[in-house]
Amino acid sequence: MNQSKEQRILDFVLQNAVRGDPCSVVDTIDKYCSQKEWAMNVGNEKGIILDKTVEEVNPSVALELGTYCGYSAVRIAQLLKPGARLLTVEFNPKFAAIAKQMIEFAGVHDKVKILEGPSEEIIPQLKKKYEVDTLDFVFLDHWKDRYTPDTILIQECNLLRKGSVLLADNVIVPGAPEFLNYIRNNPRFQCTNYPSHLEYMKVKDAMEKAVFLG
Ligand SMILES: CCc1ncnc2c1ncn2[C@@H]1O[C@H](/C=C/CNC(=O)c2cc(-c3ccc(F)cc3)cc(O)c2O)[C@@H](O)[C@H]1O
Ligand SMILES: [Mg+2]
Repeated sequence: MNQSKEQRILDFVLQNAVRGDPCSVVDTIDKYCSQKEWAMNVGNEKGIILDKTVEEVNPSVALELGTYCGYSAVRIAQLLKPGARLLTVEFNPKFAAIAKQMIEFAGVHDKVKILEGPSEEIIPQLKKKYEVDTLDFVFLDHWKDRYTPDTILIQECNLLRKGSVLLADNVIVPGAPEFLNYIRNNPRFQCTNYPSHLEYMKVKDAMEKAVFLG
């Protein structure tokens, strides 16, 4: 049975990266996806914006929507302080299995928990089932038409506190126009746009940061 692209990415990491070294895992995925097969990882250019935002927030509890192969989960996890944790949501079991192996190989599995299922089911479970009080940081990188409904759901579930930071990937390509309209016109959020480029391409993209004002 022929392999999936995601399996090929994982195999390339297992054969070429250094076990227990998150940086080498991230760099190896970028090498494969820039030279062999494009894939929708946030990539290194936007990854640096992600890194800086995570370092600035220094979250105790972070949520990622859309794990995919685990690239950004590894990037975020390696920046977390001791005792901090990342909850990452993925509804495709094949991708969740790939990401689990990627995260374990990188040696950050003690900081990351993959929650398998659709975000609209998982988000309402965060407080009771996953013992979350509030989220310090949320990285949105799943289906782009889900950014707005999930941001509304996160607020309805009382998961944000004054200063919580949302960071959304791909607000130019593929684009999240409805989300930009929602978040930029919502007085409870202070927004900042970070122009960048689509991962592994010269195409313009951007990330949007939104700070919850309480
Ligand atoms: C039900 C809610 C829900 N709950 C739980 N998991 C969910 C979910 N909805 C989605 N997932 C998982 O998240 C990942 C999807 C991510 C979606 N990302 C892009 O589409 C994207 C595209 C481009 C691009 C493609 C082609 C181009 F030409 C240009 C750009 C670039 C990018 O950076 C991109 O992020 C997958 O693992 C899904 O299984
Ligand atoms: Mg993306």
